[in-house]
Amino acid sequence: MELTLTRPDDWHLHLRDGGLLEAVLPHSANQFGRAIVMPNLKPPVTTTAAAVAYRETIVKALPSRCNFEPLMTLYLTDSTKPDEIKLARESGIVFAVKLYPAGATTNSQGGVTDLFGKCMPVLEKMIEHNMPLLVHGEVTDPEADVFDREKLFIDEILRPLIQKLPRLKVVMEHITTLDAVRFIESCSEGLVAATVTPQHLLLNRNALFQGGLQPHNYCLPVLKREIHRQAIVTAVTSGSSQFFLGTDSAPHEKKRKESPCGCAGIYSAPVALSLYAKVFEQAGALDKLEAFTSFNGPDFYGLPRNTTTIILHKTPWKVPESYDFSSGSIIPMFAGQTLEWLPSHLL
Ligand SMILES: NC(=O)N[C@@H](CC(=O)O)C(=O)O
Ligand SMILES: [Zn+2]
Ligand SMILES: [Zn+2]
Repeated sequence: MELTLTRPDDWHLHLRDGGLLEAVLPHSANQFGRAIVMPNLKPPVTTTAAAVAYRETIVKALPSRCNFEPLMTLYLTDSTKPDEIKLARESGIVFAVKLYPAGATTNSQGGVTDLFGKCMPVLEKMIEHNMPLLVHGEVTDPEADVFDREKLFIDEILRPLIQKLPRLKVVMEHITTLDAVRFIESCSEGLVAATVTPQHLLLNRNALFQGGLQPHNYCLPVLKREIHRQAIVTAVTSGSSQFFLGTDSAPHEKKRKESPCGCAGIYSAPVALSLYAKVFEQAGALDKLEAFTSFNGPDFYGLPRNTTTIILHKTPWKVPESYDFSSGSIIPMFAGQTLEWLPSHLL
C-alpha cells in the first residue's frame, strides 16, 4: 500500500547553522517543499539583512537537484523597528515574525519582555503588511508551573492580544494542550491557527520518564498529560483547517542533550512524515492527512499549494540510531525503532 500526497511543507523548523545545518538540511529538503525557518540562532535573526544572509547560507548548503524553499522569519525584540516590517515584506523572503517571550526556550534570551508596550507599533505594522506573528506560547514566570505555562500564556497574553489586535494573523506554534485546541477553535479561521508537532500527537509526559530520564523526549513546551494529547489528535484528525504541520524539528548535538542540564528540542525531521501518517491512520482519518500536511499551511499563509507529490510506502523501516557529522552526532526521535510509512526518498 502507498499514499501519494501533495508535497508537504514544514511550517515550523529549526535548521541551525554551521555543521549542524549541513547535517540536518537534507532530511527536510528531501521531503518538504518549503519550511518556515526559525530565527533563534546565536545571534538571533532580528533584521531582514540577517534573514537574507541566513537564507543564502541555507541555499548554499542544499543538496543538488533539490527544490526546497526556505521561508525566513524575523526574531521579534523590544527594539524591533516598525520599518523593519516594511523591509521584510519588500524583501520577498521573510514570511513571518516570531515572538519568543524572553527566557521561554532555546536562545530566547533576547526575546520580548514588553509585548503590550514597546512591541505595539511593530505589531500594527505587521497588520498593515499582512505579516503573521508566530508565537512560542508559554509564560516565563519562574513561579508558574511548567505544565501550566501554555494555558497561562493563552489567558494572560494571547487572548488579550487578539482582542486588542483582532486583524493580526497569529500562529500559535507547537500546541500541547486541550486549552490551546479550544482557544484556536474559538478564534476566526484564516486569522488564527496552530502548528502541531509529531511528539505532541504521539507522546504524553510519561515518555519523559519511561524506564529512566529520557532527554531525547524533552522539548518545550514540555509534553503534557494524555487528555491533552488526545485533544490535539482529535483536533487535527477532524479536518479543521486551523491546524497544520509544523515539526518543530530542533536538533541539538547528542552531548548537549545527554548532559546534566540538557537542551530542549526533539530532532524529528527524518521521521516526522511517517509519524504524522501513523497518527492519522490510528485515528481512521488517513483521508484528512493531506490537508494537514500540504493544504492548510499554504492556505493560511496565502501561498500556492505545492504542485509536486511525495509517496509514503506502508513498509517497515528502522530509524537510524544516530546521524553522525563532522563535529558530533544527533539522535533522532524514535531512534532505533521501527516505523511504517517510509518516505520514497529513503527507499
Ligand atoms: N522546541 C524546543 O524544545 N526547542 C526549540 C525552540 C522552540 O521551538 O521552542 C529549539 O530551538 O531548540
Ligand atoms: Zn518554541
Ligand atoms: Zn521550535
